[in-house]
Amino acid sequence: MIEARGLTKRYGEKVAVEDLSFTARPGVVTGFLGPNGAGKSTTMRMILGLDRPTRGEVRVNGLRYQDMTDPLCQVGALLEARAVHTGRSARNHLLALAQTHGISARRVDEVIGLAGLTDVAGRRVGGFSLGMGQRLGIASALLGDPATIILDEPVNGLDPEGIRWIRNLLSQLATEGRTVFLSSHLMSEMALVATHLVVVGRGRLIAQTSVADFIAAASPNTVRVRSPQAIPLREALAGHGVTITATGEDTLEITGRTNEEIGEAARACGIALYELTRHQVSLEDAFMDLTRDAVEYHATNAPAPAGASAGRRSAAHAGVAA
Ligand SMILES: Nc1ncnc2c1ncn2[C@@H]1O[C@H](COP(=O)(O)OP(=O)(O)OP(=O)(O)O)[C@@H](O)[C@H]1O
Repeated sequence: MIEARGLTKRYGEKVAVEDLSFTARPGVVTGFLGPNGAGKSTTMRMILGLDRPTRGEVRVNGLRYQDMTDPLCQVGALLEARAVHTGRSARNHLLALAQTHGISARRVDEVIGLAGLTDVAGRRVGGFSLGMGQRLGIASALLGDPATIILDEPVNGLDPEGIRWIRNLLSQLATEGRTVFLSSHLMSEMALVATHLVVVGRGRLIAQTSVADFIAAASPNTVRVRSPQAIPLREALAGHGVTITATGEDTLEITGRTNEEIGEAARACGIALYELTRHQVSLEDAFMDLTRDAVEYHATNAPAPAGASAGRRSAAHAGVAA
C-alpha cells in the first residue's frame, strides 16, 4: 500500500508536486499518469526516499522509506534501469545487492529465471541491450520479494515478447496481493495492465479512479446500432430525450437509450440487430481530454482549445478530482 498525504515538493520557485494525496492499494495495478513535467518522477523519488518532501508525507506499507530497516524487502523499484555497475555480470550485480539484505543466492537465481535472464546471467551488464537492462532492473526490484513494486516506464526498450512478459508479470504480482504502481507514457499498454489510475497535472491530483470509470466518464453516451431494418427500429426507439442519427444505410447512432433498452425494443418489434456497441474512447483519448489544460508545453501547431470539453465535465462527475 502506498499512501501520499499532502505531498509537496518545491525546487526554489518551481513547485514540482503540490498537496498531492492518493492511495495505491494492494491487489491491483495502479497506473500513474500525467503529461511531461507533471511531477511523476519527483513523486516516485519521494516515495523511495530519494527526495525529501517540502511538506506532507508518503508511506509505503505504513512506513516512511527512511524508517525501513529492510527497504529492498518492503518496496522494489525500477527508476533508472542503467544505474548499475557496468563491469559486473548480471548475477554478480544481483548477488551484491542481495548481500546488503541477507538475501540468499537461491533467490538471486530465482529472480534471474523470473526475468528471463538465465542465458545471459554471466555476461557483463555493460554489454546489455536496453531491454535486457530493463529485465535486470525488474529482477533487482523483485529480489527482496517486496509487497510493493514501483516501476517508472517499465516497458521502455522491451520488444513485443518482453512487453507481454512484463504485462503478465505485473498482473501476476497484483493477483498475489502486492501493490503495483507504475508510470508509462504508453497509454495502450497502461490500458491493458492497470485497473486503477492516479492522474496528475502540474504537480496536482487530477483524478484517482478505476480505468473503466475514467474511460466511461470521457466517452460520449452514444450507442452504435446496425440493423437491416434501421428505419422501423428508428421509429420504435424515438421518444423524449432520445437523439437518433443515421450514419449509414443500416447504421444508427443513438443517445438517450441504453444498450438494454435498444435490444429489448428491437426484440419486441422482431427486428434483427447486427451490431449494438456503446461508443468508448481509448484511454489515450480520455487522458488527452482530461489533462489538456495541465500540459506545460503544447506543440505550436496544436494549441489547447479554451474552456472545458464535455468529456472533462463528465469526468469530474465520476469521482475524478477537480
Ligand atoms: N531537481 C530539480 N530542480 C528543479 N526543477 C525540477 C527538478 N526536478 C524536477 N523539476 C521540475 O519539476 C517538474 C516535475 O518534474 P518531474 O520530472 O517530476 O515530472 P514527470 O511527470 O516525471 O515528467 P516526465 O513525464 O517528462 O518524466 C518539472 O517542471 C521539472 O522541470
